[in-house]
Amino acid sequence: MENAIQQVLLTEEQIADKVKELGSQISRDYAGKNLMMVSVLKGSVVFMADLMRAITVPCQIDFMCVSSYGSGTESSGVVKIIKDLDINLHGLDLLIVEDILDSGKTLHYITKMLSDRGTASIRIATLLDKPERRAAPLTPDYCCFTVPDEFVVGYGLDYDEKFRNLPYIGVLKPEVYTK
Ligand SMILES: O=P(O)(O)OC[C@H]1O[C@H](OP(=O)(O)OP(=O)(O)O)[C@H](O)[C@@H]1O
Ligand SMILES: Nc1nc2[nH]cnc2c(=O)[nH]1
Ligand SMILES: [Mg+2]
Repeated sequence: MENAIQQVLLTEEQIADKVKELGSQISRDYAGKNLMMVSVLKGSVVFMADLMRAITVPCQIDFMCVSSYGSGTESSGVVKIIKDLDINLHGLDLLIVEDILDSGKTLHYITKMLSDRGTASIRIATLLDKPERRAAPLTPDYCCFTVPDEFVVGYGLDYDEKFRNLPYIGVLKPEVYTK
């Protein structure tokens, strides 16, 4: 275990099992549809890579890069679009892929923005849901795990751009935040 981690919340194996299960469910739900998976970078990159390989129906993928946390553990409330989607969304069934739904501000902003572009449908798939901190009215359509009100890292999630490469989800030791 990485030295900065206080507790492992979800192991690599637990995550892999759940992601496969979710891939099967999405494959059933999207049979015959125009599935377009949209990954919200950077946090969702690991989940996206695993989830898309667990999906067996035809799909397209695209990426947008958005940031609202910067180097802290609290949402700035300002959702910054660093890179928008490249593809015309008309008639597509969008599945927005996120690593975590926390205050909900990021996804609230994105879903509103994308629904103005002629999509056939929009759903949200998130690896983690932290419902205790919700500030925007949002519930995920697909979710792998509900997590407690702690700042979590790993499997794509960062603190100050670090720890994204951990294969599991963990909670940092308190002293790491003050360094
Ligand atoms: O529900 P919210 O409170 O809005 O938080 C969720 C968002 O926060 C993180 O992104 P972040 O801004 O840290 O960018 P990153 O993905 O590049 O780490 C995470 O990847 C989500 O996109
Ligand atoms: N790394 C990380 N990013 C977040 N963005 C919103 N909530 C979280 C969290 O708990 N951890
Ligand atoms: Mg972040």
